[in-house]
Amino acid sequence: MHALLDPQEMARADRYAVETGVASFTLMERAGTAVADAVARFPLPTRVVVLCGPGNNGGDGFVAARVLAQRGFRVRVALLGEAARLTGDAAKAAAKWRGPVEEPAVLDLTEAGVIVDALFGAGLARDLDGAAKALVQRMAASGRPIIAVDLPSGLDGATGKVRGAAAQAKETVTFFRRKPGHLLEPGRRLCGRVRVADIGIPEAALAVIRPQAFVNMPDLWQDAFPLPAAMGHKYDRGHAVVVSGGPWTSGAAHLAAKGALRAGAGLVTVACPPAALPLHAASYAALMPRPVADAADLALLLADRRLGTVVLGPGLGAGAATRALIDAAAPGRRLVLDADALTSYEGAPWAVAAVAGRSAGLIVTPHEGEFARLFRGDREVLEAPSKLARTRAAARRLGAVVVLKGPDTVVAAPDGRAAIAENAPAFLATAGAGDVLAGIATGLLAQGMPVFEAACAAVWLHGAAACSAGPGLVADDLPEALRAVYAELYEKLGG
Ligand SMILES: NC(=O)C1=CN([C@@H]2O[C@H](COP(=O)(O)OP(=O)(O)OC[C@H]3O[C@@H](n4cnc5c(N)ncnc54)[C@H](OP(=O)(O)O)[C@@H]3O)[C@@H](O)[C@H]2O)[C@@H](O)CC1
Ligand SMILES: [K+]
Repeated sequence: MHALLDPQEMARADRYAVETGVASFTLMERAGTAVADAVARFPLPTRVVVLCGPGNNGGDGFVAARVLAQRGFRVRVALLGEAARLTGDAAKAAAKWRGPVEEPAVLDLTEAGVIVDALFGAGLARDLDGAAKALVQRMAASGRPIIAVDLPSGLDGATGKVRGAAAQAKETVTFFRRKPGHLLEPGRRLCGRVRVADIGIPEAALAVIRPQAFVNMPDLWQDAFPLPAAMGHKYDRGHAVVVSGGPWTSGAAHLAAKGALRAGAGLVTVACPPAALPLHAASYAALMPRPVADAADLALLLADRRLGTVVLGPGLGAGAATRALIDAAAPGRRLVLDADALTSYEGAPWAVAAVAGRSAGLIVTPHEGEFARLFRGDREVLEAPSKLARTRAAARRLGAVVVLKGPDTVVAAPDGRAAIAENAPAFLATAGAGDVLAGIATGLLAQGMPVFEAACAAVWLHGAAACSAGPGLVADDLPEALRAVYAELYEKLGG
């Protein structure tokens, strides 16, 4: 699994390495050498400028400068702050640099072939201001390619947010494992290409740290992924119900239903107002439309306990009628709530928590707007320091798995596990795509996949389907594109 380490966890990994016999200066030597390697791979890095900061990030910069000079590069080094104030490994690295250490102000950064940004990394403790901010802004304005050490300086590794200023890097070299800030926007864009260098921290450090945040990749959930059994029956693959709005908004439920079917649900029933029956009947022949005029009708339909998974929200309309449908569906069932279902609980997350409590497992899939509406007035959730922290706080508050959508979709469980997606192409932001995502999650839940894993898998599959469909994508393409993604996944997982 691809763990993500926040700065405290990374510091723990560092300590673990030292406790198990790796000298801390050796870690710095390897980190700086990995940065030098990245510079050397760059096309024609004739003149290298290394900008060093006052801590160990700067220490890595001094090592990189020395290694590059030894390899014949022309290197100039500038230090933000006074050399006399460097301490520990950074002071040692600076002492081993034999060339001049210049004032940043004297360097014309526009003449650099490559700039190594070694000003601040994991130790960024507050917003940049004064000389530090001005230097980062000069670096950004130089237009020269930048290789960032650990993180673009000014980018917060835990949150992905810019503190004061940060310069767009072409490449970022980080160590041991990526940090949340490498995946969360705007951090992801600012980092450019991210390389992870092995600096000799033992993998066993992860067993001690027990990280709870991961990159959303198949290795996170593939063990729980429901591969079809050779002798399987459609009833083994679950029966999902999609609750639809009336004829004019039935398209959203239709997309969710297709997503659920393509995701592998054995049967999918569309519960819809009678007027929408012909529309659903005329779509996929595999869908089973059933007339459901209100919550009482839905309760009757769901009296058949095999209909164990229900998605509500797409095209339903927000308000009391939708809340009544959710109340009818919730007891003992696995639920996905999206779109209008969430807006029906504006400012009342406790009511969603109550639904979660009655259900056998709940996934909610808000985008940022729906999230802000649902948690209106809940400062602890809305003002948590990062998208990762907000999603985790929301999951705790609701007692449900929360999927906070966007280019960097975060999935979080109430127990703190979280995953950040990195496979969504920009063109996935299109009308109806969210309905398909809710449907895929429903299809996976119907097959008995555990709730957190189902949500993570749905997000990854959705992104992979979009990549497979390619630019020009409309939401209708996504369920179809899932076939190619499944073919590859089954092949990989031996299905
Ligand atoms: N962990 C590991 O395994 C390994 C880590 N390694 C490397 O160490 C880096 C972390 O080093 P680090 O902890 O020394 O922090 P770093 O980023 O250099 O910054 C601290 C300095 O900046 C200052 N400062 C902070 N904010 C500021 C602001 N807004 N404006 C102005 N100043 C500010 C702060 O000053 P203070 O807050 O004390 O006043 C302090 O002087 C990590 O990113 C990686 O590159 C590798 O060597 C390999 C192994
Ligand atoms: K940096």
